[in-house]
Order: sequence, then structure tokens, then C-alpha cells
Amino acid sequence: MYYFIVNPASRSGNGKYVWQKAEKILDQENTEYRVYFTSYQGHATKLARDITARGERLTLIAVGGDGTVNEVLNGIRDFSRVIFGYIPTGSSNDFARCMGLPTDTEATVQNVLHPARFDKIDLGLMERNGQKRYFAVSSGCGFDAAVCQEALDSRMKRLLNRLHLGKLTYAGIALKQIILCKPVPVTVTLSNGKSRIFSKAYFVSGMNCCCEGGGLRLSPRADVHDGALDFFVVNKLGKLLIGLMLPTAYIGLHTIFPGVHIYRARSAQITVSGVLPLHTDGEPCLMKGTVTLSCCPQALTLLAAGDK
Ligand SMILES: Nc1ncnc2c1ncn2[C@@H]1O[C@H](COP(=O)(O)OP(=O)(O)OP(=O)(O)O)[C@@H](O)[C@H]1O
Repeated sequence: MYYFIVNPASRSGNGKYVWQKAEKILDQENTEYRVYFTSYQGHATKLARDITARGERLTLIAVGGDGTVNEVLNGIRDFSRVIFGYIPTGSSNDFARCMGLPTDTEATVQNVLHPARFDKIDLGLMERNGQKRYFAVSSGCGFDAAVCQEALDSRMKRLLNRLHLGKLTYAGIALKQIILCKPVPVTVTLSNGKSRIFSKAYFVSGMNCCCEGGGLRLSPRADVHDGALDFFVVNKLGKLLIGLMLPTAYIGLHTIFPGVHIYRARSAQITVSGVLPLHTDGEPCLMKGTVTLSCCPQALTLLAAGDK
């Protein structure tokens, strides 16, 4: 039995249309499944919690964007009893991009029904003030989280999604946020005990996957199989240079800029002075004080496509 959790509102309503196509293929293949639709923020977490409550072994498939993946993962009670599948219908689809999952509906459904392999992949875990949240792609504070916060209810996102240019949403909002954002002092303490102090950090991101923000390859070597996160920091870089650096991240060339740092570690504590926006897989909230980002090696079994 397959359980589908569908966010019909993902990519400004695209989720609903993709699901209608997917449903036809499932019916043609006489697939036994149950489908649940989300109707508000956080609903996918509740649905995943209810579906996995009895601890049965099952296949759970998220249909939506990275935010829906995040919500579903955070509802799963016991990862060892769930095989996770994903049909991307979001604006940026960074998880699908990094995992090499297809984006064409027919191919994504076929991949879920007849996966090339089962892949054990790492997940990230964000902890702060006693709260925990898993993430598949990345979690970070500062500039990128401010972009996510604005993207959540952005007219630009709706317009670009209508033009099938949804992945440019984050780039467009990023340009605006570059002008608005203020650098802050941040301390990053890695799991090897070494601390790095940044006096003017724009953002710090713990990357499980190589890209976020609709294909920005912020940490080109981040790997969901290495048991570690890549901590990406931008410090002391002029705003004009940030504006130049970000587009080069689409091809991973930004690492040549002087204020760009990447550290690989099992975990890190990030301490900021003041209040900063924070996100997990693009879902925003606020942080104050210290947040810990760590890697949970091989936590999730994914219905994967192609070779490892
Ligand atoms: N029925 C609904 N109506 C409005 N919002 C919803 C609904 N169901 C879920 N949501 C919220 O929609 C938000 C965006 O979802 P999601 O991230 O899956 O799509 P996206 O933003 O288009 O894609 P991406 O994250 O890849 O850019 C999430 O915060 C989720 O909680």
C-alpha cells in the first residue's frame, strides 16, 4: 500500500494538476494507494504522523515542494519503518535536483512505483530551545532564511510560477534582500571543537544537499551519503560582491570569492547575537542565541532514481 500526501497549493497550485496526472497513471497500473491532501501549513506533518502512528512498514510519498518534504519528514514517527518517495511539484525542487529525481510527472510516478534502487541517505537535524526539526536539503540563518520568509507569500513567486519560472523566485527576492540585510557577528563551533568567529556574517547554512534556493549550488561537494553537513558561511563581503557571487553559485564558481567559507563537520553550533531569520528546507522561523545543526547518517530510505 502506498500513502500519498499531496500539497495541492505547491508551486502556486501546480501540485493539484500534477496529482491529477499522477492519479491516472496510478489507476492505469492498478496501484493500491491512499491519498491525503494538505489544506494548511503544517498539515503534512500531522498527516504523516497519523499515517505512521501504528508503526507499520509502509511507503510514504510526498507530492509537493521542498517545504512539503520537510513537513512530511517531521511527521514520520520511525524512519526505519518507512520507505520515502517523492514527486516534486514545487517552485525550487532542490531535493529532487540533488537526488537526481526526475521532474516529469510520468517519470516521477514510474520512479516511485518501480524505483531503480533504495538509497539510504543522511538527514539534517536542527535543534534550538529544546525543539527539533529534521531537514532534507538545508537549514540556515540570516540572508537565505530572510529570502525564504519573503518567498512564502510572495506575489513575485506566484507570477513566476505562472510563467513556469518558479525557480527564479528565490533569485529575484535574493536581489532585494541583499540590499536590506545587515551582517551580524556569528560564532560557528564545529564538532571537532574548533570555533570560527565571523564579525560580519550574512548567512550560515548547514547543507545536507548541494543546492538550495532553486539550484544555487552553495556547497557543490555536499553529499547525502557522507555522514556530515557542509557549513556554508558568507562573511565580510560587500553587497555588490554578494550580488555578483550569488549568480555564479548556479555553476558552483562562487567559492573563489574571498568571504565564502565551507566547513565539513558532523555538526555545528551556530551562535548569533540578536534575532535572525532561520529556515529548515525553506520553511522559515526566527532564532535567537544558539542553534545546533547536525547530520543523522543514513536516516532515510529513499525511492531513488539512477545510479548512486
Ligand atoms: N492547501 C494549502 N494551501 C496553502 N498552503 C499550503 C497548503 N498545503 C500546504 N501549504 C503550505 O505551502 C507551503 C509551500 O509548500 P511547498 O514548499 O511544498 O511548495 P513550494 O513553495 O511551491 O516549493 P519549494 O519549497 O520547492 O519552493 C508550505 O509552507 C506548506 O505548509
